Amino acid sequence: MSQRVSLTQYLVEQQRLHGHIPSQLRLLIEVVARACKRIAISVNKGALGDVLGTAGSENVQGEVQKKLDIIANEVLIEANEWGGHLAAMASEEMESIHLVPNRFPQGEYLLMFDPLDGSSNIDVNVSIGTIFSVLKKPEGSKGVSEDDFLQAGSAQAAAGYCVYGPQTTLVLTVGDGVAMFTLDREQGSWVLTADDVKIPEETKEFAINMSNMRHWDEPVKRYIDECLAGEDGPRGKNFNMRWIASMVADVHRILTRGGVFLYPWDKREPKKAGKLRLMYEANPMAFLVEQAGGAATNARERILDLQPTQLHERVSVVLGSKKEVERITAYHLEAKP
Ligand SMILES: O=P(O)(O)OC[C@H]1O[C@](O)(COP(=O)(O)O)[C@@H](O)[C@@H]1O
Ligand SMILES: [Mg+2]
Ligand SMILES: [Mg+2]
Repeated sequence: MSQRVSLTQYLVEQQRLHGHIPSQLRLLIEVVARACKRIAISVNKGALGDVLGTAGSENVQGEVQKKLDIIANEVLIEANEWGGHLAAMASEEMESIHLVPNRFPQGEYLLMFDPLDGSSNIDVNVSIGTIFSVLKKPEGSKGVSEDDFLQAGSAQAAAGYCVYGPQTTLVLTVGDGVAMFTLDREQGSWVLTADDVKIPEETKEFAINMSNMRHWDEPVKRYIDECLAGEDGPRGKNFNMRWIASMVADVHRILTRGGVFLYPWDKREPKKAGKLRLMYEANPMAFLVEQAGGAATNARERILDLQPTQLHERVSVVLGSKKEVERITAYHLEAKP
């Protein structure tokens, strides 16, 4: 049997041999990974742990919070507060940033997370996940403010997600490709199960919520119509469709076997740039997808180049196999240069 490489061994190698990450970042990632293990335990308990259903509250975006949204948020905060590597955290579930209290050691990183992605799938036992993104606190900034978080995705020091599915898998980039780790429940450890993950450039599979079709912008309709036309259409091949409604699970499929994912702007709420959140969903996923050789845009510009203006900013998302993302982006640019 080939030698098993643990998350710690992988990170130490990134730090020591390749000089990619400082030790603070390595330890921070290990704390996040430990928190994900705890969240996985709650997720797996389901009805037995009384973690299903709604919590009777709303988050800052006016969305109904599920019990697991709150549990996952608390686990991540508690685990990271005393880790010593962070200055502050921001979460999809919290209105403003959470400073690491003075009684704990202060670090130089900022952590952002979507504690539980795919909330609508919790109660129906379909894959859900945790998404995270790490930034460095800007040099010379005294204290921490919300502005310190407003950095383009290209500044991310690390990003990843954990998918709670048939297997619990942690997917990570520190800017040197993408690695996947599967949780060995008996040993309680993360084991490297895929390294240097690559998304095929072309695909025959798309992911979009088709029920929104009547609200789509013309270029999105054009792209999907061409896919649906199959062999007889301009693409000359048949496409398959998947929509899990957990971004984590849809992106995991794309990292595993290719495909393209769209959650575009649509006419339902024209003033809203999109449904997904730039800081907690789009940026970390865009970083992972690019590191795996794919592409990610807001249908016009590279997501990682976007300058955020607010913490809970929404964005249109097109990501996955490079050639498909380029095609969809070109359709948008042709329609409205
Ligand atoms: O229900 P819809 O409109 O298809 O939206 C599904 C999308 O919403 C999300 O669930 C949003 O994430 P949250 O569950 O963290 O709010 C994505 O994971 C998913 O891609
Ligand atoms: Mg989400
Ligand atoms: Mg969420």
